[in-house]
Amino acid sequence: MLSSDPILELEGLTKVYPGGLKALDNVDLTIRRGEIFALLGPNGAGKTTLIGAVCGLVRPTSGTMRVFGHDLATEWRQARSRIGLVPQELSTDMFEPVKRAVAYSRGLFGLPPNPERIEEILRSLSLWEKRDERIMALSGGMKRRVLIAKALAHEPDLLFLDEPTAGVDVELRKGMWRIIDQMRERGVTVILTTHYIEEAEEMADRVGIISGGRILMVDEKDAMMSRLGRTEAHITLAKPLDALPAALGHFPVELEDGGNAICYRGGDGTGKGKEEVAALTKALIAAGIDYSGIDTRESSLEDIFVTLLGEDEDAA
Ligand SMILES: Nc1ncnc2c1ncn2[C@@H]1O[C@H](COP(=O)(O)OP(=O)(O)OP(=O)(O)O)[C@@H](O)[C@H]1O
Repeated sequence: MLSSDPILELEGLTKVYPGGLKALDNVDLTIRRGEIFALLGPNGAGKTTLIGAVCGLVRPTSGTMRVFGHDLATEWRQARSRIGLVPQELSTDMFEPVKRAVAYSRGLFGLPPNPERIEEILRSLSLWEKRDERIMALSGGMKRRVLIAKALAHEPDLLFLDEPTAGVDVELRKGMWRIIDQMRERGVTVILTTHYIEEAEEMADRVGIISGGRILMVDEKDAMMSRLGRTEAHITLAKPLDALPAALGHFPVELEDGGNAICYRGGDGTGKGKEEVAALTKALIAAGIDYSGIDTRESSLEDIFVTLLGEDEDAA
C-alpha cells in the first residue's frame, strides 16, 4: 500500500570523495513507504554513491539520513537490518551453491535459518531448480536473480536495486520488471537506479532526476509527464500554403516542409495539447484548409530528462 509515511529521509546529504570530487551535493529526498522510486541520472551522477551512503558502504561528508525513523548515524544496526541491496555486480560467493549463498546472506543479519522462506524466495525468482548449482555456472540473468535473492533473504522492507537491468537483453529486463512488481505487491519499498528512461517510465510511481550530485526534480511520474510534457502534431496539408492563415494565429504552429505541413508544438505543462490539436483541426476546416494526415506525439520521460539535463548544463 502506498502511503505518505516516509521510509527514508535524507537531508543535506553531501559526499566529497578524497581528491575533492563532490559526488552528492546537499541532497534532500524523502521516500514513501510502499512506492517504487526511480533515481534516474546519467553515468557519474551520484546514484551509486547515494545508495552506498544509505547502505553504509560510503561515509557521507555531511547531512542526515533516517530510515524507518532511525537516525543512521546513531541507530545503524536497527536500520540496516531492514534494508536490502542488490548491487550492480556479484563480487563474492561465486563458488557457492545458490541456496547456501542465499541462506548465508540471511544469517549475516543475525536471523535464524528459515528454509521455507529461502525456498519461497528462490521459487519466486525461478531459481529453485538451480539451488544446488554453483553461482559461477549460472547464466548472467540467473546471476542477477541470485543477487536479488540474496538481498531478499533477510526480508527487508526497503530494497535498493542499483541498475538492475544494465546490460541485459529486453526479455530479461521485462522479467526483472515483473519481479520488482511482485516485490511492491508484497509491500516492499523499492528504490532503483537506472539510466534507462524506459525503465523509470515503466516501473516507477515517482521519479527523481539526479545529475552532478544534485537532485534536479522529484515528482510523481504522471505529474512530471503532464507538467513537463508537450504535444507535437505534424499535419500534412492536401495543398501547400505560402503563409499561415491569420485564423491560426493564436495556435503555436509553424509552416514546415516547404509549406506542405503545419507543425503544432504546445500544451507545455498543461497536459492539454491533444485538446488544442483537436481545436486546431476544426480551425483548419473552418478556414477551408484541407489536410491528408495528422501525426500526433506526446513527449516521453526521455524528452523531459534530456531537457532538464540540458537546462542544468546551461546553468552550470
Ligand atoms: N571511491 C571513489 N573515489 C573517488 N571518486 C569516486 C568514487 N566513487 C565514485 N566516484 C565519483 O563520484 C561520481 C559519482 O559516481 P557514482 O558511481 O555515484 O555515479 P552513478 O550515478 O552511480 O554512475 P553510474 O551510472 O556510472 O554507475 C563520479 O564522478 C565518480 O567518478
